[in-house]
Amino acid sequence: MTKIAVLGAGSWGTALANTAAENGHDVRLWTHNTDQAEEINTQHTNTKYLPQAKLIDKLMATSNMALAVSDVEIVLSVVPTKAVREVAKQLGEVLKKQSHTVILAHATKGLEQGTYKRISEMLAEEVPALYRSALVVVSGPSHAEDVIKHDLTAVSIASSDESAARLLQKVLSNNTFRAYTNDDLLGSELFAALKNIVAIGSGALIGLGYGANAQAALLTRSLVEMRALGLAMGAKEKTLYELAGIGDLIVTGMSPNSRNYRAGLGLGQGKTLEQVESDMGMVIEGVNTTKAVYDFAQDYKVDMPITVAIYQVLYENKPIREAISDLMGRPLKSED
Ligand SMILES: NC(=O)C1=CN([C@@H]2O[C@H](COP(=O)(O)OP(=O)(O)OC[C@H]3O[C@@H](n4cnc5c(N)ncnc54)[C@H](OP(=O)(O)O)[C@@H]3O)[C@@H](O)[C@H]2O)C=CC1
Ligand SMILES: O=C(CO)COP(=O)(O)O
Repeated sequence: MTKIAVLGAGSWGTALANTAAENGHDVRLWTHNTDQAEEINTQHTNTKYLPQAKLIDKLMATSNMALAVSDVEIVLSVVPTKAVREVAKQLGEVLKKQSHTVILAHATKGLEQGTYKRISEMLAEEVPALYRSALVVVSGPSHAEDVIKHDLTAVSIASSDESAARLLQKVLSNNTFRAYTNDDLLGSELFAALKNIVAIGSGALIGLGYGANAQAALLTRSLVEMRALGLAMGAKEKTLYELAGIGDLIVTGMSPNSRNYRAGLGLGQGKTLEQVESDMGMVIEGVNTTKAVYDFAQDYKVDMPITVAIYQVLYENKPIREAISDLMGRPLKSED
């Protein structure tokens, strides 16, 4: 039995914590909301984020971070990108007082606003090296809504520390949830962030009334952009064709369970970004990531016309049909 703290009781933190608890591990789910901790402990539900789900009775929630992480081997952070640094700071303070070392994992898919740092870079800055033995990322095609229903799911667990990745793999895997390890932390984090941008575009196509041809074209041509930026930034090419790459691109770009896809759908149906964001009530990571990647593409001199088009729709009020028409009207070229 492994002791693990999961930080963040949104849909994904709750689903991952529940999976580890179902697998027989000692799981403490930390939330900054005391009422939510009380609901999880007494009703075994998280109605705000997973309204239909019944959680396993022994899943313990707490709003006390020191209690959550005391004696744990693994801390798995699953808060949205905008909260990562703040939560990691709190974690760093707590670990300093407890003076013990943890495997520090995360399952967040984004880039920090302003600095454009990857999540593991923020974690490494806020949690002193003395208190973490390894950095690990959990990624891959995995909607919380499907995982909580025990729909079949495969994820990737990346780290340069193979034994740490293996421990996470063992803690999370079961008959319906299968984790694979890989050693490309940078690629796994970067592709996880990039696919959210594409999912917004994919939802928008459906919202506008386009079909599967259009979606397949978008996903495939986006893969070319992801490859170009990924290679420029140091990702391994093979990761693009694995669960953290194409796997996640497919599920997020095709599933109505995706928040990014649903945001795009709303935009395609004529809603404003503000309406879409306020209706969602959950994090839509791709909106901020689009801005980061738009800037990255210029810094790294990578041609990313689809990302630019989505940026123009989100940040420059360009009508979506005009953005599509401009994309389709570019000079003809070869695929690569
Ligand atoms: N949902 C999914 O299926 C998947 C999500 N992910 C990724 O996981 C990350 C989290 O997503 P998800 O669970 O969907 O997010 P949700 O929007 O469902 O939940 C976010 C959670 O984080 C909490 N939170 C927000 N700000 C803070 C803060 N400053 N301090 C502490 N807690 C905070 C929220 O609390 P409050 O209710 O108080 O706002 C809420 O519990 C994202 O990066 C997402 O891309 C990855 C794979 C699958
Ligand atoms: O990353 C995800 C599935 O793998 C979740 O994507 P959304 O945040 O778009 O729901």
